[in-house]
Amino acid sequence: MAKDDNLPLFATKIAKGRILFQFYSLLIFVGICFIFVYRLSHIPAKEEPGRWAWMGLFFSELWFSFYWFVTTVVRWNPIYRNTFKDRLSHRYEKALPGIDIFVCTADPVIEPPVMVINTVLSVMAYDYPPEKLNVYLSDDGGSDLTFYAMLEASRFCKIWLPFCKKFKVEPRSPEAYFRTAVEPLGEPVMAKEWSTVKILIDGRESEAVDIQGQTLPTLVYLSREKRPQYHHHFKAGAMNALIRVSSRISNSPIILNVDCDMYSNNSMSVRDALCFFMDEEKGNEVGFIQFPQGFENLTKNDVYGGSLNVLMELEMPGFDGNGGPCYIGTGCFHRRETLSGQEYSKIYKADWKRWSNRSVEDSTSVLEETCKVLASCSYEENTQWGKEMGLKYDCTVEDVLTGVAIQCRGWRSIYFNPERKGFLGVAPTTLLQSLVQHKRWSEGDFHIFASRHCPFVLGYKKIPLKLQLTYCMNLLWAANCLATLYYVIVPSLCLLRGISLFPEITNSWVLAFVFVIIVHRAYSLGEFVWFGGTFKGWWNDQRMWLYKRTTSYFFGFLDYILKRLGFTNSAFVITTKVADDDVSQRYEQEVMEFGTSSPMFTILATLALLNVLCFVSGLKRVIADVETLVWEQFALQILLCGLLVFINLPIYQGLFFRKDVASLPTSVAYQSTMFALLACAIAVY
Ligand SMILES: O=c1ccn([C@@H]2O[C@H](COP(=O)(O)OP(=O)(O)O[C@H]3O[C@H](CO)[C@@H](O)[C@H](O)[C@H]3O)[C@@H](O)[C@H]2O)c(=O)[nH]1
Ligand SMILES: [Mn+2]
Repeated sequence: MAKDDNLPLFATKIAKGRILFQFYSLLIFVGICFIFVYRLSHIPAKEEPGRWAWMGLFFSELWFSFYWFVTTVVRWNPIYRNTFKDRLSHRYEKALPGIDIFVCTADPVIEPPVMVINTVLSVMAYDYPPEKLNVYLSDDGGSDLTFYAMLEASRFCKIWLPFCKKFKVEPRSPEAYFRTAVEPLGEPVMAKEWSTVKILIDGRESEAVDIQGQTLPTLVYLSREKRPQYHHHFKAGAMNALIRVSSRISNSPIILNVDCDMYSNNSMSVRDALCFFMDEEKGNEVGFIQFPQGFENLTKNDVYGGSLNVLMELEMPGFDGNGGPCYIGTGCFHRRETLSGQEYSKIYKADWKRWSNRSVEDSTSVLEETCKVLASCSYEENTQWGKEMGLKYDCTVEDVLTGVAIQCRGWRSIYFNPERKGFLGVAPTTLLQSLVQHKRWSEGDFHIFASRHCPFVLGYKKIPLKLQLTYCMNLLWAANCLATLYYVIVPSLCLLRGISLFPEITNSWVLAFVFVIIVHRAYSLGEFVWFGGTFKGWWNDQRMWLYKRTTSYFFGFLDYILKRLGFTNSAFVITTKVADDDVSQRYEQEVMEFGTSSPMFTILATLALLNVLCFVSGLKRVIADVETLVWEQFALQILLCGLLVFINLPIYQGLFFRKDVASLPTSVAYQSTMFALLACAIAVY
């Protein structure tokens, strides 16, 4: 026993095959240098046409190269973790700390109560001493339905938890059961006066036991007060109310936070997380442990690129290797002090024993009463909540922002990606949902970059430079829109007009371009397939890459600017988590879902039409002048334009060939045709 006591609770491995990656990076770097030498040495003279177009292209390429550099920094040093849970239970089984688990929900229609209680039940069923588990549901929708469902869950868990433990079932979300359960009958139980805090199961009471007489986890329903004159700050506001209420009821030193659709898929996750927090040597500096976001509703070729596989399997480990992953809002274990705003200091040492004893002796009803005050809408007036305490406000990615602040206060974060995924959620099932979600993310991320919370500013001398650069990958998503829009519009219009922007196909400079494009894309394909994707999935991902950059990021960028100028207020558009049967069916069949008119679709359709027009006219020009070898001049531009046409095939189908309800509406077709023709007309005069 004595020998085992000195062994660490977790191990860190460095990824293999780094030398190959470094070689690839070197190749691309050299290729990029050649491209710039070409660009700078071949600038069209003042009187030549296309001088400005050329410069723009040069700046776009400069941007892409910078962004490539950032993604290379992210990938430079990925690390992987594993835990030794047997050592943990061997040493600490009797002294395990309490855990408070926060589940957030906001809308009973797009986040059905069935899904919410599945998540709640799955986290109640963790393989952990139940008297140390406390589950809180924050219901921003204040919905009777959700409340009923929670009441039902508080009864059902008495059968469910012993069942899970006896048969060691995984995952522990009883979806199938609740699909068939009937809605509660009778008069509404939920009177308005206890609409704020309700302790459904108090783990301290002797009657709170399951059918086998085992203690149950504490279960609390919270619907914080909301009034129009007070901003409720979306999820960040809900989380902060939960932090306060839980501090009164259970005050556990560790907080797990999950979205209502992210059920626990692995009953060991709490123990995994504790291996990091309780490690004798490195544990004290750990502020939070981020698990990946996994999704249960993905299709084989993932039309909307929702799997985030490369991000979760490679880029987040890269984040970890560069100094610690960002906080991504769900599937994350925090230290209570860290989340509440405390700075890390070298002498800090967690006192698990102190925490593991319950200090609250008040009766349930007294607790509920006092907690209502903590969840009232005016409680935060003139306090540091949302600024230096709790999750930060006024940003649509409160999670990333809060994570940056925590790291800058000296805490380390850890990324842990176990073989059996810790959490599974729901990825968007329509194109528009996916684009809107990315708009929220890119806008919030860019907001962080442009604020005083920018990792280069706030993190100056506090977090490593490579971590600051790593953050740029996400924080600069929105900024990608400009270079991308330029690259998909201008070379095509120049083709139409007869201005050549790339070297002739017989010129050896062309090799630099071809080399960089082919090697770069081949690498990305290799990466995608290595992490479990299909070739078609990669192609879909490339399409989504383009669509996000030309719409989500563009609108995210615009909205950020409009907000700065004081014209709009950004809101948190909640991602829908259920779909109608026919929508689901199309999703299963990987048929792209349009169906409504949206400015985003108008942009996508305009770009697609513009490119097809330019492509056709480019081909015509080449065929008309076969003898004069014009095609040599325009080969690369035609190729680029042709690729864009090819990747946009689903748009042409949606515009002209599909007749189902999910095709692109006629209004979008008219608008986009007009815009595309107009752009072409302006280009040729
Ligand atoms: O006023 C609100 C709005 C949202 N939520 C909850 O916040 C969670 C995330 O919302 P969702 O619409 O599912 O957004 P996603 O884009 O899927 O969420 C990702 O991105 C968000 C930041 O943009 C993070 O907060 C999330 O944790 C992260 O999973 C859900 O549980 C919601 O119920 C609230 O509690 N109150
Ligand atoms: Mn979600």
